[in-house]
Amino acid sequence: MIQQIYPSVAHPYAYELNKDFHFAAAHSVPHEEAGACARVHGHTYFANVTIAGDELDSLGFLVNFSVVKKLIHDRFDHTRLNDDPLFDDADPSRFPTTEIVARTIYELIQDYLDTRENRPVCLQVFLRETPTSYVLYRPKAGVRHEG
Ligand SMILES: Nc1nc2c(c(=O)[nH]1)N=C([C@H](O)[C@H](O)COP(=O)(O)OP(=O)(O)OP(=O)(O)O)CN2
Ligand SMILES: [Zn+2]
Repeated sequence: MIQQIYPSVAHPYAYELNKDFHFAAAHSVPHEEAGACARVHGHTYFANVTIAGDELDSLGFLVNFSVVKKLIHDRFDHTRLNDDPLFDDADPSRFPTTEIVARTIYELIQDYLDTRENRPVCLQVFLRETPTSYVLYRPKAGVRHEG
């Protein structure tokens, strides 16, 4: 994670911020075709979040790095993701797969950014689940997430 170069996203903003963090969590993918992943198991997830904007706040921040980390780390670290009400074992669009966890991280962060006067935007979430598997989530251009 530390000092890793992530895929970059093109954008028109003056400032771009990236925050790396990790969290340990258990999960299962509750589907008979998920094989071993249907059993509860754990990962140390590594995330990189890309946030951009044109305006800084009164501290000269786009957004505080530590707030971005806490939003996700404090919610998911040392939890079983399936127990979080953001996920739902009865709804495949809300299973805690790498794709859906990445999208959920985006939604939590963008909901917070929407409360800030300088209105930064989350452009990309990189989420590594295993040493060989990761997902990039980028919101569709022009489609505003409804928090
Ligand atoms: N598209 C997805 N495929 C898989 C997911 C997922 O979230 N999205 N999840 C899993 C399992 O949960 C598993 O934790 C990760 O699988 P995998 O990368 O196969 O793990 P390995 O460490 O065994 O990978 P190797 O490269 O073969 O060592 C499965 N698929
Ligand atoms: Zn897994």
